[in-house]
Amino acid sequence: MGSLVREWVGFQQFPAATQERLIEFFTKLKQKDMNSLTVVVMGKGGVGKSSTVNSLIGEQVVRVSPFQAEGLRPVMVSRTMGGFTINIIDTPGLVEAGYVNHQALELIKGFLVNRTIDVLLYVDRLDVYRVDELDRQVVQAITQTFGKEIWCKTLLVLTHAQFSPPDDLSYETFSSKRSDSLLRTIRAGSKMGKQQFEDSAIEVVYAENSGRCSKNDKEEKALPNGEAWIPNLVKAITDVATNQKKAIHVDKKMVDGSYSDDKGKKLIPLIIAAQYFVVKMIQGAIRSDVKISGKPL
Ligand SMILES: Nc1nc2c(ncn2[C@@H]2O[C@H](COP(=O)(O)OP(=O)(O)OP(=O)(O)O)[C@@H](O)[C@H]2O)c(=O)[nH]1
Ligand SMILES: [Mg+2]
Repeated sequence: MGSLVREWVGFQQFPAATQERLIEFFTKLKQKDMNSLTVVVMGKGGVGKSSTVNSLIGEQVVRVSPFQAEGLRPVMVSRTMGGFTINIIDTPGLVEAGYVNHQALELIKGFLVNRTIDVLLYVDRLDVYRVDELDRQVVQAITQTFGKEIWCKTLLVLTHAQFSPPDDLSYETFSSKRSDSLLRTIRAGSKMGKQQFEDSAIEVVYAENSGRCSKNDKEEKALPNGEAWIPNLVKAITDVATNQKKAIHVDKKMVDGSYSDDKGKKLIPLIIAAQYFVVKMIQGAIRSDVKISGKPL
């Protein structure tokens, strides 16, 4: 399951301005004794997960397809440069054909066991108007598998960021409405309390993976506001990796039973004890009833 760590050839393909900023972020990580980083990419099918991995690595490392992918397994891509290693794990879509793909989640869990997730990129599309019950269910499935804490290590990545909203909406209004509704869904699906959710402060970052993405004056792929999105995304990844919250270590226990089930299991002895006392009380009541009814009137 391991993946070969290769020299990061794609890095040289980035424009000089992007390279400079990425080196700055990786130096910051190394100063904090983080010589490697593991980023996991999850989300529904076809939202642009694999394309985002290719954009970040600067090479065509994982397969991108406009059509539904069948039975794909997670793939880890590792690249090293100047003593720093980045591992990016691309995963199969968690929603396909209108259902949460639990089989995909099982494969992801198995793949991640004994690994530590420094950052989760939860990917969706910017150019979609609604969130629905399935969005909530997919967040719930991730929470049940990896625990609520995963959301403190998450960035919400919105692809197709060069999209033009309908006439009556500005880009800023549309993107903030879209990100707000997705963040609300994450809060609902993860069952985080208001405070806990605010503490997790999930940042939203935009990505445009299309080859037709426009460029700024430094030749970097840019968002409609002119900002280079790849350095923005790497900066956000660095911030999440170094925030105060612990990285998510996926252990066997997490894989064997979902988080919520595990918490339920801890209650079993208490439930049995409570049942024992209730039965004893009922037995006692019956005995005293029998005694009373046995007495002559
Ligand atoms: N215009 C545009 N197209 C994109 C973008 N990201 C992905 N696409 C296209 O959307 C389609 C699906 O992209 P993928 O990267 O394969 O999506 P995925 O989430 O990995 O899909 P699965 O692995 O099947 O779940 C492909 O045709 C991509 O070219 C984007 O930011 N902008
Ligand atoms: Mg993919």
